[in-house]
Amino acid sequence: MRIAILGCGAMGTVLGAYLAKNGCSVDFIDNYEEHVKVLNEKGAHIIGKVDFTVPVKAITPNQMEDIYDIVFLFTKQTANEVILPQLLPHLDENSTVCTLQNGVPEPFVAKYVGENRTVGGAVLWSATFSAPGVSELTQDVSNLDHFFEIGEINGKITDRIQKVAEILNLMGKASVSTNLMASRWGKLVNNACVSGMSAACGCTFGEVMQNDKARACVSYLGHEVKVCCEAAGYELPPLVLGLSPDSLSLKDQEQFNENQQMFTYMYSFAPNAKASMLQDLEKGKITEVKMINGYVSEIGKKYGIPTPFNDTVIEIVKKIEKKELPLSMSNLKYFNDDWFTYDMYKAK
Ligand SMILES: NC(=O)C1=CN([C@@H]2O[C@H](COP(=O)(O)OP(=O)(O)OC[C@H]3O[C@@H](n4cnc5c(N)ncnc54)[C@H](OP(=O)(O)O)[C@@H]3O)[C@@H](O)[C@H]2O)C=CC1
Ligand SMILES: CC(C)(CO)C(=O)C(=O)O
Repeated sequence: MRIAILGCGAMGTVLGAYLAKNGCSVDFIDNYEEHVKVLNEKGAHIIGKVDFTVPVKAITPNQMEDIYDIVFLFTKQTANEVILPQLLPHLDENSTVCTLQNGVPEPFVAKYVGENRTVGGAVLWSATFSAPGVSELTQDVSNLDHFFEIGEINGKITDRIQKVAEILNLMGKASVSTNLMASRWGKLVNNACVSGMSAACGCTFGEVMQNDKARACVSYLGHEVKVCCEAAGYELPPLVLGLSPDSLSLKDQEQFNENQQMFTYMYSFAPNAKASMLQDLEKGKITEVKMINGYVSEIGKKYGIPTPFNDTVIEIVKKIEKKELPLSMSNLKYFNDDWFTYDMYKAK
């Protein structure tokens, strides 16, 4: 089985290291040359919640020679337009491309490699790139019921999706979903909400949750995700740690408070984590905000649902990208006080 991870930054390095550590032969493909050099010379070093180093084989995209059976796509979605045409000559009709990127990347990936070769999934753990050859697993994964939620676009349980699951199981349990889009919307609750606020305010998840206004925005963002998800015909699945998304209905003050407590609990396990969108802003890169909060706003527009909170995250993050706004909590002022239906919940 010829396996590759295309995009070995924060996430790809961790996944690849676990696969290699468990005896899987896998090519690490990344365009960061110094990182590729260190990976080959010293191995992949995973720090944070674990600490191990494993020898690996790494190449740049122009060194790809093989035809791969399974490719895990772990670049940012912003690279897809460049990387997918480069990948095509290294696929045959039986190859599978499994996109583990955030947002809803499957339609775009399928446009390039074909729907018959595209599967995808949501990833429930987090990582931060530390230095060439080194990536940090930022989340305590010991309480995760599963690490990946993968599926076919049409929801069928096929041999190939089970093969993909077998490989991912080498790192942590991969659940095969019969409703990939519901899983995608479930993950959007994390990415549009706390990741969106972490990027817009330039701070860690813990800092978002400690600030009353930022934490309130998380709940209103989640409400917009839920309403848009339902308008698109899906039901939100249980969230990370099996938490119920019901309180995102925000039907009264009590439910709002309940939702604030739910998010506070959810992120108490990753207080120092930074959204990958924030990591991009810190490196001066374009983020995936259009593919994350932008996806929610796009669906909102399609079904006539107002999404002021998601629209504001996009506006702030696009301005930070252009250096027109700082990476600062002061950006909270762009969330209009009139949009806050309920009294701010005070964390105890
Ligand atoms: N970080 C996290 O905690 C999580 C991230 N995700 C998602 O996973 C995906 C990957 O995220 P993350 O690992 O954080 O991202 P990173 O930016 O850390 O890693 C992406 C890697 O892809 C490389 N790359 C960019 N363009 C190309 C190209 N054309 N060819 C080959 N390599 C390329 C980048 O190199 P260079 O830096 O030189 O551009 C970088 O090393 C994203 O969709 C993200 O939303 C999902 C769950 C959690
Ligand atoms: C860290 C995590 C898991 C948080 O939602 C994420 O997916 C991201 O920020 O890209």
